[in-house]
Amino acid sequence: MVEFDDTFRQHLRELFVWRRDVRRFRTDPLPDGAVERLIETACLSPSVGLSQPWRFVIVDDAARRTAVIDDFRTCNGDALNAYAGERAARYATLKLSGLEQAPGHLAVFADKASDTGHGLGRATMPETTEYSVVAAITAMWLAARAEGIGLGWVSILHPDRIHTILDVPDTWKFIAYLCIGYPEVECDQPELEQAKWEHRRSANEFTLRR
Ligand SMILES: Cc1cc2c(cc1C)N(C[C@H](O)[C@H](O)[C@H](O)COP(=O)(O)O)c1[nH]c(=O)[nH]c(=O)c1N2
Repeated sequence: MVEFDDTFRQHLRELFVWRRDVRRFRTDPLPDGAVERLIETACLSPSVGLSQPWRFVIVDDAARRTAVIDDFRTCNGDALNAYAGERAARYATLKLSGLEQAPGHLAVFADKASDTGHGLGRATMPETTEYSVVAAITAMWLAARAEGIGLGWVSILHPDRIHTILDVPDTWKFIAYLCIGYPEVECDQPELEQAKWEHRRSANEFTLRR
């Protein structure tokens, strides 16, 4: 039996406060096995029916990385064009990926065809497969921060293109492309808040009672 005391709870709260989506990475490499260790932690996450639908692809190949970066540039250009006026000008100033600097690239998929878990919990809500994978990514995000490692989620990508670039099974649904490395700076405020794109709101704005 493990007990968690007030000091631990305080540190855990600090971990949540100081976890960041990181786009600005130092280029020094991660220690050997760091990404594999984060994957092992992610695999402790809850999953619908214990289906463990997460699939991880460590992307080391330079040509594949370049193809992902090219796709990001295309998608980010399209995204910029969808805004107008002052919002477009502000969007243009944002740094929305650390793909070029991050020493680690990790793609995460949900295997929609796996029978692990025997369908439990998924009959009326098949999307719980994807939810399970997101739960694993969140665990990895926090575990990384606890080691001083930053993680940045990139979704400004075409899922079909990522499929082709990484040559993964058709039944895998693309969930996230993660940049992993040491952050240039630590901060307790989201970068999009610093850039005045959006601000964090208080929990009572999102909470109803019925
Ligand atoms: C599903 C999903 C997808 C994305 C993100 C997050 C999540 C959950 N975020 C990061 C997002 O902008 C960030 O989490 C918020 O701005 C809050 O900042 P902190 O994570 O608290 O630092 C993100 N950030 C970014 O720069 N480029 C991106 O493509 C994405 N995509």
